[in-house]
Amino acid sequence: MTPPTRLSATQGLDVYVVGGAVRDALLGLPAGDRDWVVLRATPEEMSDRGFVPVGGDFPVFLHPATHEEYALARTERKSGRGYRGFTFHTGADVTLEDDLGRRDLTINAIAQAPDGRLVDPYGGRQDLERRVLRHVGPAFAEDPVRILRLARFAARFADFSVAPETLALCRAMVESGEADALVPERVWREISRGLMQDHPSRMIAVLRDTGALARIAPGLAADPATDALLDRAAGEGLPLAGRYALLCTAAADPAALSRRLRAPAECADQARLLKELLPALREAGGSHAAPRDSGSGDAAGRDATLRTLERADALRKPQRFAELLQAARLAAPVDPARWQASLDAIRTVDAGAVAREHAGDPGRIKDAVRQARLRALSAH
Ligand SMILES: Nc1ccn([C@@H]2O[C@H](COP(=O)(O)OP(=O)(O)OP(=O)(O)O)[C@@H](O)[C@H]2O)c(=O)n1
Ligand SMILES: [Mg+2]
Repeated sequence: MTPPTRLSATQGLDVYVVGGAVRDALLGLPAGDRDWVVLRATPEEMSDRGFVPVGGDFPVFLHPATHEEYALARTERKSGRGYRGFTFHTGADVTLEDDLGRRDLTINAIAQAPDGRLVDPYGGRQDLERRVLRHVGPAFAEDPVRILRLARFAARFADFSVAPETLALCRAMVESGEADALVPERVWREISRGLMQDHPSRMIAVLRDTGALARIAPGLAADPATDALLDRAAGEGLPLAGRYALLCTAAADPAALSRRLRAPAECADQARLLKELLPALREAGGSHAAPRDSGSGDAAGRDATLRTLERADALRKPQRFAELLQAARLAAPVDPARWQASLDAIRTVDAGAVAREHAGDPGRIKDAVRQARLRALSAH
């Protein structure tokens, strides 16, 4: 038997591209992954055609050649609270309109046939033109992740507004406790993607307006002050860890928030470091740059500088330190060039050579290295 080719796998199947690919094409944006919906097919038929079931709760398959996702047209009904607890129905009687009707936003509920024909029963194109994020229908409320998606799309499409009825529905969902059932992995997935958009502040604003922020990240809910910082960070192309760290400057306890959100270690570390070291990066940034002959205050300044570099583990993690400085200077007057110069200065100390000098007295090595680094700071 010859393996199924791209053509034979879908030959005679009633398929449409749906979701983000259609939306982005209509917006004139570059194409991402295509998602397909399949009408009037059974899981057995898909398998016979060489499609591979992705597993999990939903009837979704990967194309044998393109590996794009093909989902059987379905209707969903909520059988429990929160993200889990769906039952769904696929079958020959499920229409394209049914399938589009259980989707989140009208702009994501447009289908396109292989011949280019658009199927748009819920006014998605009009909402694209009017720049509105609007839910398709009551089924929106069956999946609390959609509140996060809405917020993420607001951050991505900065000139779109959220329809008042959609905002009201999200508020009602939050009030009824739906947001409490969100699993941390899904929350982090959406928040991290939203932070990487051009206008992350709009995500936070939507989450705040709907009340969801108070549920998923209680420490952040009260402080809009960091919102503008996030957009500047996006404008400067900061990596995720730096953006997340700036977001967390609004939290009393970034470590607790990171645990709650299950943030990856590099994000959690950067958030903790920024909160802990921002005062030192700012103050010592002035004093360690003081004139060399300014006496004892200068020595104290150098000591503070070295201590800050040590706490940041800057010698071992220079890239992380550079990103920390990049984030810090958005939040406070911090001079990254001076800190980099200090790091370069202590890097000139050959710790191995110092250790060999004190080979007879190993207990002295640590302090000798430190003294050498302080001398290097005063010389630079
Ligand atoms: N919680 C969800 C997730 C997805 N969808 C539907 O499934 C489509 C595909 O989902 P996904 O690929 O996650 O999002 P996209 O809209 O394609 O956006 P992105 O550009 O981020 O892929 C969406 O457009 C939407 O129609 C939904 O209704 N509710
Ligand atoms: Mg997609």
